[in-house]
Amino acid sequence: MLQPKFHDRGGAGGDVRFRLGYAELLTPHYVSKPWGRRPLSDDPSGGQLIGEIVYRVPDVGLTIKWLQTSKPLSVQVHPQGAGRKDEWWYVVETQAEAYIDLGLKEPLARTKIAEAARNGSLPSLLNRITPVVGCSYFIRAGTIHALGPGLTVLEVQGMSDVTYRLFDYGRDRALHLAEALFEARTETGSVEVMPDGLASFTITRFDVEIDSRVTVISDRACLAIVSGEGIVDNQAFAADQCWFAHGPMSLHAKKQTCIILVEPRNASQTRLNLAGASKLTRPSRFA
Ligand SMILES: O=P(O)(O)OC[C@H]1O[C@](O)(CO)[C@@H](O)[C@@H]1O
Repeated sequence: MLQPKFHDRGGAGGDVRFRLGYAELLTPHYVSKPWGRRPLSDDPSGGQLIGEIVYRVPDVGLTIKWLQTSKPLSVQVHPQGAGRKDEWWYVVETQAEAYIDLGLKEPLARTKIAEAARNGSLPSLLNRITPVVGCSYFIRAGTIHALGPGLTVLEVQGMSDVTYRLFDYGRDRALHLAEALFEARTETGSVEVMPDGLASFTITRFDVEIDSRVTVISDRACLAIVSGEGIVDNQAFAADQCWFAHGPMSLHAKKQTCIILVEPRNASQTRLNLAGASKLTRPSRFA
């Protein structure tokens, strides 16, 4: 269990105790995937392709994943009903071959989607996007989608992790055609960054200048460190880490730092010092 820290303020007034926040470095779980890549720094997998570095944070009802791809993921759907799973992606890194398939180009009957899943033409029926570093995308439950190769993406979702595969490029993994067809949205939709009020979480991106400080006072949040390094709650942080944060706490960037702050929608979302917060972006051609 996570416990609050109490600090002795001391001084002339004697034993006055007040509550400060705390930050806790979360433990990553490495998941091998046929579309993964080797971890860049250490290799806890013993040579397997790592596709996902997963942080599950039940205290906040969130799951955060770093996805690293060398091949396309399955063409898939997440449930809209029980076990609903909306996803939000932040593009961290792209290689030349990178793309994202997101939603249908044209409205399509379920029988046509099934036929395309069976004959392998489904990817050609999807809206293909060239992702740009720093852009973000919201994948509404039920949207047919697949991440392409050459990508590092920070993914945020709730605790549900249900995926139904429609097509898997001939790989030897289970498909879930019936469930996927039942859950799939058959209409087209616009590319979304973060629709108001729909997701169970909110996102704020902070770009903290070198040698500056911000105070995080969200009472329950995750901090995903996209780049940079510094000190949070008197502990060193570095890129690619994920922290649980129970504010208030100060964060000092020792290098230019980019942080994605994820909060459950029902949390108290008072944050101090938002000077470094940036708007979430997407390619202008989808504006
Ligand atoms: O079935 P695949 O191809 O392994 O993909 C599953 C992964 O895709 C994602 O839904 C991303 O779209 C991840 O959350 C999930 O772990």
